[in-house]
Amino acid sequence: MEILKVKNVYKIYEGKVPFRALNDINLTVEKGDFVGIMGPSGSGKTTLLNVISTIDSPTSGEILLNNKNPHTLKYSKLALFRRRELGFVFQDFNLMDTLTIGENIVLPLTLDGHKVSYMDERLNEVAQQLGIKEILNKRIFEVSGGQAQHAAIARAIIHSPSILLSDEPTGNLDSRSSKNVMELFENINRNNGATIMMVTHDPLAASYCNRVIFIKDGELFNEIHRGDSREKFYQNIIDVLSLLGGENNEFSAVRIK
Ligand SMILES: Nc1ncnc2c1ncn2[C@@H]1O[C@H](COP(=O)(O)OP(=O)(O)OP(=O)(O)O)[C@@H](O)[C@H]1O
Repeated sequence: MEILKVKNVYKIYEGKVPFRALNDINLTVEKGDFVGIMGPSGSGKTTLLNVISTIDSPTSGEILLNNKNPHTLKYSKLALFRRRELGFVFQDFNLMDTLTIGENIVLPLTLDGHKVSYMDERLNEVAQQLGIKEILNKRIFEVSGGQAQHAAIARAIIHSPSILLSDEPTGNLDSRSSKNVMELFENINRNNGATIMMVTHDPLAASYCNRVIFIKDGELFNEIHRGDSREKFYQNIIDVLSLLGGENNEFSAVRIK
C-alpha cells in the first residue's frame, strides 16, 4: 500500500535570485518502508522533508499522503491532519522542558482529547517497548541525549501515525547513542510496521534503512537497497557518497583520493 507519493515536485525559493531547491522530484513510499534521504549540504533534503511534512508547500507538483493532498486542506484541518497522520523526530528532540518525559510522550493524545486510561495504557506500551519506563517522571535536563531522543521517538509513534518523518535524528548524539536510536528505528519498523523517512548525513545511521535515496542539486541522483548485509549496504552508501562529492569537510572520510 502506498503511504506517500511525491509527484513532479518543484520548490523554488523566491528572492533576488530565485533558487530551485527541488527539481521535479518523484518518489513513492510503501507502507512499512524505511527510507533514508542523503545528499550533500544544500542539496534539498530538508526542503523535501518540509514539503512532505507540510511545514512548507511545494511551488508545483503534488504530495499525496494516504491518497490525500494535505496542501489543499484549510488551516484547522491541516493541523489535525499533521497531528494524526504524521510523527516527527528532530535533531534537537523538541521536547518541552516544563513537562515530564511521560507528559511529553502523551502530548499527541492529550491534544486529541483521549481518555486518561487510554493514554496511560499507550504510554505504558510504548515506554515498555522503548525501554524508558524508569525515566517517565524525569524532565529533559535530567536525562541523556540518547534517552531524550528515545522519548521523542516514543512521542512520535504513540498515536500510530501513517508515517514517521525524521531530520538528522542522530545529529546531536554520540556514536553509541546513535546506534541505539537507529536500532530502535529498525525495531519499530520491523515489529510495528512503522513507515519511516529519515534525512541523515551519517552513512552508519543510513545503513539501518531498507533503502537510501540520494539527492543532488535538488534532483534524485540514485537509490540503493539494503540486501541481507548491513555492513555491505554501509559500504555501498559510502561509495555513492563519494560519487556525489559535496563540500570539502563533508563526507571527508569517504572521498575518493
Ligand atoms: N527559506 C529559504 N529561502 C531561500 N533559500 C533557501 C531557503 N531554505 C533553503 N534554501 C536553500 O535551498 C537549498 C536547499 O536547502 P536544504 O536546507 O533543503 O538543504 P539540505 O540538503 O537539507 O542541506 P543541509 O544538509 O545543509 O541541511 C540550499 O541552497 C539553501 O540555501
